[in-house]
Amino acid sequence: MSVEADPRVLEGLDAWRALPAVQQPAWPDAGRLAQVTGRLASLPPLVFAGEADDLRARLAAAGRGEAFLLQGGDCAETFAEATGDRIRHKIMTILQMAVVLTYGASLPVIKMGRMAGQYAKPRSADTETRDGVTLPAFRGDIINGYDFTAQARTPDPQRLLEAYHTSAATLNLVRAFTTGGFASLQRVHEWNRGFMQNPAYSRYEEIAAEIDRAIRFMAACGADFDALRTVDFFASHEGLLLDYERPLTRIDSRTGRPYDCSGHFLWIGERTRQLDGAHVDYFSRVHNPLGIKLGPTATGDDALALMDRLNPTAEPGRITFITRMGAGRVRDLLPSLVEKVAADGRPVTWVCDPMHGNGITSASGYKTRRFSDVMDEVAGFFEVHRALGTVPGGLHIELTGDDVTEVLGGSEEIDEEGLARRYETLVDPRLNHQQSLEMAFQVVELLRQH
Ligand SMILES: O=C[C@H](O)[C@H](O)COP(=O)(O)O
Ligand SMILES: C=C(OP(=O)(O)O)C(=O)O
Repeated sequence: MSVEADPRVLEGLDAWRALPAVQQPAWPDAGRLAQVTGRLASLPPLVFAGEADDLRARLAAAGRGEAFLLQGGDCAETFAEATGDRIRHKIMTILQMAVVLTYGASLPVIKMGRMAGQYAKPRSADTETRDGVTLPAFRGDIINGYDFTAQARTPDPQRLLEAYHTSAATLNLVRAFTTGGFASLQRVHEWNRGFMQNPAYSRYEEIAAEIDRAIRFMAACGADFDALRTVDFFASHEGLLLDYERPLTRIDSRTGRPYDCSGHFLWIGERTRQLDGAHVDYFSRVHNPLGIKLGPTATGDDALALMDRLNPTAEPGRITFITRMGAGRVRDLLPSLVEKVAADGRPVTWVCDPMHGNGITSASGYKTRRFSDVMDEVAGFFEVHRALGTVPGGLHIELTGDDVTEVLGGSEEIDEEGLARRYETLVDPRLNHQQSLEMAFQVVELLRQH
């Protein structure tokens, strides 16, 4: 029997429309938008509420130090790059990192993609000017096109449907890869052995050899590798574009509660976490586990007020605070924030995003980050939590499975000139496949130091 939603709950789902909603596009044709959102509301949900509940329980475990979250994927997914190869490479990268981290942390790793919906981007400026011509900024494939023409940059509601269908196709392949044998532990281990053949990574040989021995030990003990052929993989994106999130919100027939079924986990960005804003209101009304980005201006009181609004019943796993302070500031700014939340006592999961506080522009004009800064913020995050006796619960990374050159450094030493070789991101720079694996090995080193 299915449980009906309380009519007041349904009405509340549109309360955000009366509130300030930042970072939303100016749609030129309200009639067309209404047609598209009506169509979206009639399409099947992309995920099932029960999966979101399962994830919430796992995130609660990460908050207690009984699991570790690895959340990674593109800064901005694009329709053009939703190809079999690109998706496979990304999944491989996340699974390879997860095996290394599982060994290093001796904890189950929750695998989550910034995937199958990461199509909307908040921007610093509403417009972009080139050679005296000013057009709307690119806000992600779900809103407008990247080409610098008036036509491409005009927000087009049709893109919401394309985002839905591309997310569905991506999720379909992700589910196939992660349940069909492709992700088996032994296979992933073989890929990692391939990575270690590069002499640039000889520093990690000892850890790699230990993992190898552990797997051989498991085999000798008769471990059921068939049971390790499948992994659970969750989809997440920034809950930014409310005209997409609202029509994909569905009432869970088991409980009568609304879930945003565009992904398992949605996060509220640094630019949209205003307490009286549309995003906080909207996400307070759906029952998915939620992330909240906290940047350098966030105070302990801000964090507590966000918890009051978004998790009044103190449900474990509901709130993941994703801190992104910057390498130079994490050791100064994070302690007071964490202390205040810890003193409050309500459960939260702390995750480090070492990407968004470490952006720089290269002399040649590329938006980039230094691998060393990224790793330094991760180190600072672990140090702060260890010092306070709180739990570092995971990592949130912008990465790709391809061999791009967008972040400076790493053992392959991408330098300023090297950036031009394969700089493909449309917004922010991502770790490439090698840098991502290197990060996983370095995190194991950090875990050992603690
Ligand atoms: O991914 C994060 C933001 O969308 C991005 O950093 C904004 O970039 P901008 O400052 O170029 O607009
Ligand atoms: C925009 C993002 O981050 P933040 O909100 O932390 O700036 C992001 O993760 O894509």
